[in-house]
Amino acid sequence: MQTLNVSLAERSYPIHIGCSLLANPELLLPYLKQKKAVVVTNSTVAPLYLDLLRSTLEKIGISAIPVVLPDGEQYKTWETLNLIFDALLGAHCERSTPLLALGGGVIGDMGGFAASCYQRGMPFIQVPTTLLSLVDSSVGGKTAINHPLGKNMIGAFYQPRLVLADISTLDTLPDRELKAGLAEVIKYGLIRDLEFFCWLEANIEKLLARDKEALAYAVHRSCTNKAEVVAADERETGERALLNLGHTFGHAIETGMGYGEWLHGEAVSAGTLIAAELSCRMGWLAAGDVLRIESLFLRAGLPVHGAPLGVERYLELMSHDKKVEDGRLRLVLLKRIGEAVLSDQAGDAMVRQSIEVRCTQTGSV
Ligand SMILES: NC(=O)c1ccc[n+]([C@@H]2O[C@H](COP(=O)([O-])OP(=O)(O)OC[C@H]3O[C@@H](n4cnc5c(N)ncnc54)[C@H](O)[C@@H]3O)[C@@H](O)[C@H]2O)c1
Ligand SMILES: O=C(O)C(=O)C[C@@H](O)[C@H](O)[C@H](O)COP(=O)(O)O
Ligand SMILES: [Zn+2]
Repeated sequence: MQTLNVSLAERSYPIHIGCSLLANPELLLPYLKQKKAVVVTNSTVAPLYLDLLRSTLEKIGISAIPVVLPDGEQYKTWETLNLIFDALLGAHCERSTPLLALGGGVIGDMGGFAASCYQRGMPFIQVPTTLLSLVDSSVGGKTAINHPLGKNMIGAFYQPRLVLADISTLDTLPDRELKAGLAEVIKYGLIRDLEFFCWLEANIEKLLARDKEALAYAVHRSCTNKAEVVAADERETGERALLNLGHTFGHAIETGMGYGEWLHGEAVSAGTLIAAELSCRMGWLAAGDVLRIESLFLRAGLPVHGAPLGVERYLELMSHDKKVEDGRLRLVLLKRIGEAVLSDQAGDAMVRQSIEVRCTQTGSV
């Protein structure tokens, strides 16, 4: 097992990365002071890992209160959030009762948001079980639900006390979900870690083949990058916005197509290629590097063309992006592979052209 630290003064916390961590009560013991703990999960993950986590908790004298939600991005809503609050109240949970989120990013984002609100904040632990949640969503404290007009529009920054990143859970993850997680892994290479991007070019097939050593390395390196960015800019007043590479376009695809149609990682993949296209038109990224990026996403089995929503619809959806400031769209673009910038300098025409070029061919998943 390896441990990283997210350094945030009194809100600092460890990320434990390794195999079979869900079976290890010692890792949870320091964070659980009560006789009960809530485990928020979903109907797919519960049959796979709830009993294991429950018996680990029992070994340290803690009884689990399971809250099993319906599975899917389309359930990342107020209604589902209320199911969590109903369960917390029904079980007489207190402000100090810990809440564990066992699942992918949807469960982590909703569980974290519920923990941030219930009695104005209860202790929260992330137990990610998808590649995407291991490398990205479990770290950094962004929690949210979706709105019909935009992704993650209602939420809070709320840091977990612990991230238990058990790589063994990836054994049961469907291939499509594994590939989607790779989009966020590649993102770190693109925005700030050229050496990691090169490593991914050399090792992407190992990751697809679920080589444990390669997966552990990719999770560790991704979390190192994310922890550094979050420690420097917890609330996204600057550098953290770079973690949004491809997301302004990607979120438009997810919302425009209907939540759950495109997986988040798939939409981020296509969105990253639109951002790369635009970065090239800005005179920053070399045309050869756009092809190099496209080639890696293709090898990862990810889409490199967006959904054909039409430029106007993209722009309308993108106007709700959280990086919009004083009505002005700000986009994460690439100066080169390994260096991203947040810019409001892309002209309307170039943005339109980049969407058109990347979203008129058959962008489908
Ligand atoms: N908070 C953040 O910083 C952040 C970062 C990135 C993404 N996100 C959010 O995360 C969500 C995407 O997360 P995701 O890709 O993990 O999707 P997800 O949570 O929907 O999980 C993907 C699917 O895999 C299933 N699953 C989970 N673990 C499994 C396992 N071990 N074995 C078999 N099946 C398993 C789930 O039930 C689901 O069907 C999006 O809502 C996105 O907005 C948040
Ligand atoms: O942690 C961050 O910061 C990120 O931007 C990570 C993204 O991968 C993630 O999808 C995030 O939820 C998007 O943030 P949002 O603020 O655009 O909703
Ligand atoms: Zn993301």
